[in-house]
Amino acid sequence: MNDDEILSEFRASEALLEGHFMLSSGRHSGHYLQCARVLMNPERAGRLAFALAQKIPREIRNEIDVVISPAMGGIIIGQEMGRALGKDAMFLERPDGEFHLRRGFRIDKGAKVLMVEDVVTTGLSSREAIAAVGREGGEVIAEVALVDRSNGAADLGVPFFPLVDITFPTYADDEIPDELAAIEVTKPGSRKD
Ligand SMILES: O=P(O)(O)OC[C@H]1O[C@H](OP(=O)(O)OP(=O)(O)O)[C@H](O)[C@@H]1O
Ligand SMILES: O=C(O)c1cc(=O)[nH]c(=O)[nH]1
Ligand SMILES: [Mg+2]
Repeated sequence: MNDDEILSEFRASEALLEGHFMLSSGRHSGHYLQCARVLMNPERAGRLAFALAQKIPREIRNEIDVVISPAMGGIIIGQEMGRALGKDAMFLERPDGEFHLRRGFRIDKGAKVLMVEDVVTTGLSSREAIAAVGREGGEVIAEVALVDRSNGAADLGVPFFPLVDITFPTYADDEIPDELAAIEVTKPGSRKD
């Protein structure tokens, strides 16, 4: 799939939102990619996961033991990546602020993990999820995401293969342009702090 075909999947699913959003990192943006809308169609979700699997170099793909993703946004694309790669897929949750495996999920010591995200903006959530896998005894060998919003700048500490780069401006609290400040802010994600 080329970038235009991927972007048309986002447009077709009305996943490109405009307004005033507070992102997971606390930064503000006039744009939000609501990946849940892209993934609500199982056929489309499977197609995108298959395309994402092709982005992973073969030598890394062959090493993957298991797929892990951070809830909530990572769950559906993580499951579809598991299907595309023929591996089990688990997810991390943070009901108390720090990511953990719950629900009986566990990984073998030294297991090689593919981290799967829906969106990477600052990379903070990815780095937290990668650290959590280390605490659980695994080793993240690479990450994939549907969208890289960081303009290639996010440093995850592991090789990162996004399906598509879609970079929109983001702003700290004290940098919000007047036209954005005039719009009521919404926080679509589930991070609590
Ligand atoms: O790279 P970052 O700056 O960390 O931003 C990206 C993260 O933000 C969103 O999750 P969010 O915390 O909003 O929760 P959700 O997955 O439950 O929607 C998204 O699913 C990524 O996990
Ligand atoms: O940075 C985020 O929190 C974020 C941005 C975005 O466009 N979509 C999303 O799900 N999260
Ligand atoms: Mg998330």
